[in-house]
Amino acid sequence: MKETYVSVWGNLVTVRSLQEEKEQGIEGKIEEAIAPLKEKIREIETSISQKYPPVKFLSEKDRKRILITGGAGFVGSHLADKLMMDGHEVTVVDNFFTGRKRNVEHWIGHENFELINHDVVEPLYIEVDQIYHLASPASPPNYMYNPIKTLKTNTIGTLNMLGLAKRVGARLLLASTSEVYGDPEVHPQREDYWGHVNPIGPRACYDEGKRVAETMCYAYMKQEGVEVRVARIFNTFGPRMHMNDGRVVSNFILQALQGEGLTVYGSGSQTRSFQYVSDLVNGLVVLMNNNVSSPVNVGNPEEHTILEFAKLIRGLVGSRSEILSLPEAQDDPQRRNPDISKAKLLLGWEPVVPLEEGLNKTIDYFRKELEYQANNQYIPKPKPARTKKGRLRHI
Ligand SMILES: O=C(O)[C@H]1O[C@H](OP(=O)(O)OP(=O)(O)OC[C@H]2O[C@@H](n3ccc(=O)[nH]c3=O)[C@H](O)[C@@H]2O)[C@H](O)[C@@H](O)[C@@H]1O
Repeated sequence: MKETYVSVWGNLVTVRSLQEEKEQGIEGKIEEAIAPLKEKIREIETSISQKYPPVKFLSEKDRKRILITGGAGFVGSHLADKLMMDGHEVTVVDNFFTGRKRNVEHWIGHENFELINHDVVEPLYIEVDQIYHLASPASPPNYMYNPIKTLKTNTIGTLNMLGLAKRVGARLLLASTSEVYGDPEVHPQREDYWGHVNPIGPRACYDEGKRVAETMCYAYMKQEGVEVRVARIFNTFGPRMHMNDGRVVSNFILQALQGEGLTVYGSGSQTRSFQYVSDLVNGLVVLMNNNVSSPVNVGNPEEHTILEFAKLIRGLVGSRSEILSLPEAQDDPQRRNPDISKAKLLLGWEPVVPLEEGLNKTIDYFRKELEYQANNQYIPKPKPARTKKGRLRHI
């Protein structure tokens, strides 16, 4: 009897160990089969973490939660790049009227980055430490396209962002503009000049919109103690400008690259002072983190006539385009040049990128964009301005 038990027990042990061996064998085989898959996943994970530009590590104490309205636009996306690379948590809000996902796609999926499709005309409830309020079309044909919407964005949109700043105790920087000086009677423009704006002209939706946005900032500062910064931004150019947004830099580069005539509005003797986008972005960040709450001009004081500018771009592109004279744009400011002594003195900021260097980078970007667009069967055309009546002439 005892022997029988022993032999049954022995058989059971053998069956179990055979079973265990079998299971181990299966596990081993499964392990072997999924090893290449695991390797693939590791590769994908590494390639994903390497796809982002390098980001600094900031401790919890130094890392800020930053909102950029209009952050998928030309300036906003460069600002997002800087703040991300500096190690902050960045939330971009854009309604994609003039902003484009392509401008920030390189950050999508990064743990410090968030993109929200939202129009600032509607309230927004999030927790942030700083707000860069850039949302608004900036190119004249774009802001004149729907003047009521431009007004709503700059008024209701700014009220909403100031309300948010008040609620969460954030500091707000308003992207104001040299256009608050209108067609200036004082030259160059200092921050204490009150401006010369036509309140019912075609540019008023933007000029007056930004002027009242500034007024709102100081009302919230005085009445509610909100910390505000106001940057009066002068003409800015660089990669990621919309090729056909109608501004002079994009129009002239596109026309020169396509061998079309460069469209100078009016005599071409009107002046502008152009800054490269990286200088602007550095200026905005310095201003945000400084204690100057009154408005500050952020621009490059090197002034050129538009005709000089057309010739310069044509030369840099190496194009044989002719220069055309079109009727003057309505209410076009005749001279624009920032006095930046305040920024130099109080912020220690001034632009450093030479005009030609910035233009060459922008021309390279446009060349690549044209190739990209051609592959997509789309040929961009410069957007015309609203001009006075008159005939086209060749200069
Ligand atoms: O580029 C910018 O950063 C600024 O552009 C605009 O200001 P504006 O100076 O009128 O800009 P443009 O449309 O680029 O025009 C500059 C000058 O070039 C002229 N222009 C423009 C386009 C063109 O094809 N040909 C041409 O002669 C315009 O009449 C104007 O005298 C906006 O008002 C600002 O908010 C914005 O910040």
